[in-house]
Amino acid sequence: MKIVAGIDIGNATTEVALAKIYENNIEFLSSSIVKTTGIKGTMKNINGVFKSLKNSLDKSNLKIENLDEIRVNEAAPVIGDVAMETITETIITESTMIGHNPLTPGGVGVGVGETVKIDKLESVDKNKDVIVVIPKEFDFEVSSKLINLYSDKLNINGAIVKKDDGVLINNRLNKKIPIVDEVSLVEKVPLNMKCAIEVAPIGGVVEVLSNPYGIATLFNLTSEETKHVVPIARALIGNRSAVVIKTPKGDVKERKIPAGNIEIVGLNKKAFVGIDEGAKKIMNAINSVNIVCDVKGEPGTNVGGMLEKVRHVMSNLTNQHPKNIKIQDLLSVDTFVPQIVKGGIANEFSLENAVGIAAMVKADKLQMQKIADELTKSLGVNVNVGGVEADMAIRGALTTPGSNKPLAILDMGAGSTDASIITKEHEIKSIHLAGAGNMVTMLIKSELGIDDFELAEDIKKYPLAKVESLFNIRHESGAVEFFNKALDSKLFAKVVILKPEGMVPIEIDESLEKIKLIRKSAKERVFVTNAIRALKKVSPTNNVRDIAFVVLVGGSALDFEIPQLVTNALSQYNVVAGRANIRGVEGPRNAVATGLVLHLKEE
Ligand SMILES: Nc1ncnc2c1ncn2[C@@H]1O[C@H](COP(=O)(O)OP(=O)(O)OP(=O)(O)O)[C@@H](O)[C@H]1O
Ligand SMILES: [Mg+2]
Repeated sequence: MKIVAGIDIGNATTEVALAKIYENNIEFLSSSIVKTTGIKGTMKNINGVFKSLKNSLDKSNLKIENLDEIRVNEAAPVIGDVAMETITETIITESTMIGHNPLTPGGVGVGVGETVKIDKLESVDKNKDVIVVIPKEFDFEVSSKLINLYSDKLNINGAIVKKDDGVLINNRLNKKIPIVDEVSLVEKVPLNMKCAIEVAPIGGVVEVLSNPYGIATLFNLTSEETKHVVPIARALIGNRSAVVIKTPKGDVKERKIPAGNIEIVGLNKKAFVGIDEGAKKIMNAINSVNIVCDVKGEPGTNVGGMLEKVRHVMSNLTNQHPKNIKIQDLLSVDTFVPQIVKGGIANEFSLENAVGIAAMVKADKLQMQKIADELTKSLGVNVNVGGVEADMAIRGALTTPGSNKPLAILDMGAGSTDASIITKEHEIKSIHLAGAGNMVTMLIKSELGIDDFELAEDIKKYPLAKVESLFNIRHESGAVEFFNKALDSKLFAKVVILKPEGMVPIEIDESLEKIKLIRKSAKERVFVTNAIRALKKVSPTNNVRDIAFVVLVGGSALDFEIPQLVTNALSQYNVVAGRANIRGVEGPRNAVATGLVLHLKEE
C-alpha cells in the first residue's frame, strides 16, 4: 500500500489530491485548495504547497511521514497579464480642453470668443467676442455686475468659472450666456486665446464640441488640424458642458511612446505585427506560426517594455539569464482604458483604445525539478515532477461519471487555458495557451477604472442588482425582489454585487447595464477566443468540428456564465460541452491533482 499526493500548483490556486494505492486499487482520501504563494513555477510556491498538503492530510488524519510519494505539475506561469498597451494616446499639443459634468452649469448654447480674465474686460477692444474667465476671488454678485456692465461694449459669449456659481451668475445677467463652472484649475486656462464653450440643456449632452467637424467649423481648422482634434472631440462625448481653447503650437509638449511591434519567432518562421493593428491582427500573426518558440517586443516601445518586464521578473525569480526565458504564447484582447487627458484642465478622462496582453512563459522542467528537490528535502518525502497540466487534467476529467474516451477537455484556470484530447487508444495531445480568469478580471478592472483586483474579481464572479428602495432590489435579469426588513441605507440607489455573504455596493458611477456588458464581453473575449484556439490546436484535423465532446474543468468553469458562453460558441461547431465533476464529487476542480495521482498509478 502507498499513500500518495498529487499537487497542482496553479497561477491562482494550489490543489492537492490525496490517495491510497493498494494492489490495483486506488482510493481518493481527501483534497484541498489554497491560494498559490508567489508566481507559479518559482520557489515561493513552496509555502502554498505545505499549507494545501497539510489541509488535505489533516482531513484524513494523516501525517507527512505517512506519505510515500508526491507528484507536482510541470508549471507554465502566465505573467505580464496586467499590462495594457494603449494604441492611441490623447495628447493635445495645439488645443487644451475642459470637458466635464458640473452638476449645474449656467445657460445653454455655444459661445466663441477670446479668453479674458474678468478684471481685464476694461482693456479689451470694442465689439470683440469674449469668453470671460472668473477665478474664485470674484463672487457671483461681482461677476454678474461686471458682465452686465461690459456687455454693451463687448460681445460676451460665455464664461468659465472656478466656483459652483454658473446658475447664480446666469440668473443675474441681462443677456444669457453659456457658463461652465466648477473648473478646478481655472488658473491654468490660457488667456487671450480663442475659445469655444458649450452647455447642453438639462438631460442633454454637448453636440458641437464633441464633433471634430463642429470644432473645425468654430476654429476654422484645416483638414490636417481637424485630425488633431479628434481625441479632444472624443473625450468630450457624453458631457453636459465643454470648453475647447486653441493654444499656440507647442504650448503643451509631450513625448509619445509608440505602441510598438512584436516579433513571433517560430521553429522555422517569423511573424511581425504592430500592436496598434489591434487584437485580431495580433492573434492572426500568432496563429500563423505553428510552434511558437519566443515572442519579442520592439525595444523602446510600450510592448517592448512589457514583454521585457515579463522576462525580467521571471529571470529574477528563477536565477536565469533573461535571454533564456522564452515566451511560449500570448493572448491579446481589444480593450479600452480610461486615461487622463494630457493638456486637460479639469482632470478629464477619455477612453483610449488599448490592447491587453497575457504572456505565458515556457514551463521549465529544471526549475520545477528544483522546487521538487527542495520539497523532498524539507518534507522528507520523495517529490517528483509529474507531467504537463493538460495531460494530467484529462486523466482527472475522465473520472467524471458518464465520461469516456475519446474526450477533449478545456482547463480554464487563472493564467492559462489548456486543452487536451485523448483517443480511444489512450493517446493524448495537449496545449497550453495564455489567458484565462485573471485576464477577465484585469479587463473588468481596467475598463471600469477600478483599482481593486478583489472588487473586480467579485464583479466577475457574482451577478449584479440595483437597490431601488430600502425594501426592494432589481436583479440584473429584471426580476424584482422584496424584503421584509429594510436594507442597509448605505446600499440605497447603488449597484450591488450579490455575494453569497451579502450585498456589496460598487462605488463607481456606472450603470448596472454597463458593468454587466463589460463583464460578459470580457469573458467572451478571453474564453471564447481561447476555447476555439485551444481546441483547434488539439483537434487531429485542426478543425474544432471533429471533436465530439468537451469537458470543462478549472476554477473558471465554476463561473455562472463562462461555461454557457463557451458551450454556445462550441455548439456552432456541433461540439457538445459540459462541466466536469471530478471523481463525482469535486465539480470542475482538482482535475490536474487527481490526474497526477492517476498517472502515478499507471506507471
Ligand atoms: N465561482 C467562480 N466563478 C468564476 N470564476 C471563478 C470562481 N471560482 C474561481 N474562479 C476563477 O478561477 C480561476 C482560478 O482557477 P484555477 O484554480 O483552476 O486556476 P489555476 O489552476 O490556479 O491557474 P492556471 O491553471 O492558469 O495555473 C481564477 O481566475 C478565479 O477567479
Ligand atoms: Mg490550473
